[in-house]
Amino acid sequence: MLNEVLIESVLERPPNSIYKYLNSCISKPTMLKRMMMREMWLWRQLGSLLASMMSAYAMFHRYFPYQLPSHIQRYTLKWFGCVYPYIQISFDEYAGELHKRSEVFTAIQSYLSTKSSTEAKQLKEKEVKGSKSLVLVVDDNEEVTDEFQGIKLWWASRKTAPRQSSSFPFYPQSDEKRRYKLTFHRRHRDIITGSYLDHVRKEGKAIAVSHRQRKLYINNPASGYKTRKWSSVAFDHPATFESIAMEPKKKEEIINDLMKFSNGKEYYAKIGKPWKRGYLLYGPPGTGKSTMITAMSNLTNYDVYDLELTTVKSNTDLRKLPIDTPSKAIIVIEDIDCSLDLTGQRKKKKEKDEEDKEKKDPTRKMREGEESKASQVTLSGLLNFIDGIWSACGGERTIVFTTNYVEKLDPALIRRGRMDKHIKLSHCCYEAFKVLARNYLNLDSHELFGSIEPLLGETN
Ligand SMILES: Nc1ncnc2c1ncn2[C@@H]1O[C@H](COP(=O)(O)OP(=O)(O)OP(=O)(O)O)[C@@H](O)[C@H]1O
Ligand SMILES: [Mg+2]
Repeated sequence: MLNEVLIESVLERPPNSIYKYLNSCISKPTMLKRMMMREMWLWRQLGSLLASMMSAYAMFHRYFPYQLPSHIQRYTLKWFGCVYPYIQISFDEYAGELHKRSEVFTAIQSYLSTKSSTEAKQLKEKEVKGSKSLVLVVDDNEEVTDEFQGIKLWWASRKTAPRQSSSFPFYPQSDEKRRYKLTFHRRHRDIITGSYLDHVRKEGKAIAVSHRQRKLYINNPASGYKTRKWSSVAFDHPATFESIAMEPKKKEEIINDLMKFSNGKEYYAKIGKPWKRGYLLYGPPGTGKSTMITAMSNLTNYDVYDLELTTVKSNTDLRKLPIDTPSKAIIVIEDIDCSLDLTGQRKKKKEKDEEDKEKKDPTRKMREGEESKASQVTLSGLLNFIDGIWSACGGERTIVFTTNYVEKLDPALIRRGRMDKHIKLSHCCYEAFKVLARNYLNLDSHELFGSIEPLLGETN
């Protein structure tokens, strides 16, 4: 700025007077000179201030231990804790060494999504993988209150900005980190850290399950070590227990059994049994066995795993399947009587035939390399799959067999304990007929009902 003033004042004058003017600037103390001196004085002051700050910093490091700042911070917090009666718990989005998304964080997010939709002023839509509906969660830096057994609590959503990677700017920056902070009075510590957090986790998981898009899985033909065992599609079948035509008492019994199972975690833990249950659905073709599986899935919110036994190569592969099958699953084997040769006698006969063929033509097996890839699953392999040690991996799983010919099945396969509940689906009775009339025709009564009842009784 100083230079600009000088140049402007020089250029404003006629050329012959410039020399005279410059001379006067140097010889006399003008306003310009005063400005220059003041600026120099300011710089000198700044320099001495910086020097004294640096020497103070060096002295601090020399004469005080380096832990002092952290000590000061710790004791300040301690003192503050004595006066401040509230406790705060943080739940980070990513936890552990592998920085996996924390399950507790996800459960809290789902739990708060119901509270926030009525309370919080700022919400945001969250894209949840596999969710069938729009999920609204608390926006960053928003707060929500909750109440549990008369205790008031505060949840806050916090976001940490990504850290700047200063030394290596070409490295990708870390993502934003989110956390939930729970604040409550310290006299409720036991209830909150015990039953309340457990309640939040359970509720949150249940809400997430109810939002989840249900899926229908089919097992992939066994191949490489890393191949996924199941492939899936979205499953939206409208069949429910209301639309199934059967005796109301029987229907209620099945519904109660399923609900008791899905809420029976503690019960199974108490009696020391893996949390799984087998259902055998049998009856003539077209009586609603497959439809009932769908109704079961809609009632319990479990995914359906349709297991095609003929594509499972060996007992070993079958044994590994439970590891890759998560909980809340209905594993279905349809028409179990005709999916494989599952009886001991048939296997012996087959082996004998194989031996005879081998004797006649020793090179046959090599030539028929493709055929030898056919399923080698045996009855014992299937029995182990249902209730062997490996089947206990996971939990909250039901296994459903359907068959038209229950008498063809090996008694070991369907004994109680393996197939806990046997459900016979038979031809239409009068009660079932009434359900169909209501579903299809919106009729609760009709003059012909009186004559239909004895006719259905007669045909049984
Ligand atoms: N009890 C029932 N209530 C309502 N609908 C039924 C009932 N039984 C059969 N249906 C209807 O009949 C059709 C055939 O039913 P489904 O496929 O469930 O029979 P299924 O017992 O599995 O037959 P299959 O033994 O041949 O596999 C479906 O469209 C279903 O809606
Ligand atoms: Mg069927």
